[in-house]
Amino acid sequence: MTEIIDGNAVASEIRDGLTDAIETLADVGARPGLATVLMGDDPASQTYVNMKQRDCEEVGIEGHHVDVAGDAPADELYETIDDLNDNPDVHGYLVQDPVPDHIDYREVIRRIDPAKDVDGFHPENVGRLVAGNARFRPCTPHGVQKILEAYDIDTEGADVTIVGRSRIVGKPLANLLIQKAEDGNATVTVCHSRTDDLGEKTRNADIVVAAVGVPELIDGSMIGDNAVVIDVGVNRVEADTEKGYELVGDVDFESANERASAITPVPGGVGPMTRAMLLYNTVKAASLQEEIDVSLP
Ligand SMILES: Nc1nc2c(c(=O)[nH]1)N[C@@H](CN(C=O)c1ccc(C(=O)N[C@@H](CCC(=O)O)C(=O)O)cc1)CN2
Repeated sequence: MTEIIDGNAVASEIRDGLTDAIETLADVGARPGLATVLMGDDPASQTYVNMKQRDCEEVGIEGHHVDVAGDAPADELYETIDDLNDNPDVHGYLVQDPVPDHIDYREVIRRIDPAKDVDGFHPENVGRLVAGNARFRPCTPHGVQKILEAYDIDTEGADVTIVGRSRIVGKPLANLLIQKAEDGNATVTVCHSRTDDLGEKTRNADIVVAAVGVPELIDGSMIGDNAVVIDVGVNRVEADTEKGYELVGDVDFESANERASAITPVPGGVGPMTRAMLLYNTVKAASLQEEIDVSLP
């Protein structure tokens, strides 16, 4: 029987596990603060920032939010970033991706104070991660690692195929999984749009991570018997529903489910973990800035 991985349950355990750290910080009068910045009105991004703000409220993190008009000049966004860098109540913040076309997201990231970069996207934090000394692991890759850990899925010596080479998921996850750490030691293949015979690479993997943003690209014929399937994709596909769309992953769940030993659903798989690990990074940022040791889940 295929195990359906419950990302909501693992995320809830992470949130519960942050309570002690948040109380330890409160004892010295420090309340972790997270700011979200949304430029433009992308509907999916609006949903994600709203969810992030709700998560903050639930665990006792102070949420701040800044909306920047989609047609505002880059300087307006940079001013917001400068303000957040200077705001002592904000221990961490993020600029929701994607940004409008006239904005260079790399330049935006470079302006974020690396100590407040709870997405882990700043070049300094990327360098630390690659060097095996991460300050903030990016939220989705860290969430994937926590899911594997929660379900006792050992990466030691495992062949992992990651489909997708994004800055947010594919590259950092590959880096983390090859490291000598407890939740690493895997042999990783990273596939992308120019990969020849993708099915061969995914079929030979013990763990397949789909993070490519193409709805249902990976089907059951591309999954080896008893492989673990981690679906990072959250794609909105037009459908005759109340909202006018439905959420589907990068994996064709029905057919992959027939081959896999364990699989993450969409929704309710990796998505909630991305949000939980953002709270984790925020608490870690607060603990580093306030110089208070806390224990993290
Ligand atoms: N600055 C960032 N931008 C983006 C990131 C990121 O980590 N930092 N990742 C993605 C989007 N993302 C986080 O912001 C994200 C994606 C999905 C979910 C989530 O909870 N999904 C739910 C379904 C939500 C829904 O109803 O639409 C699920 O899968 O169950 C949270 C965060 C790109 N941008």
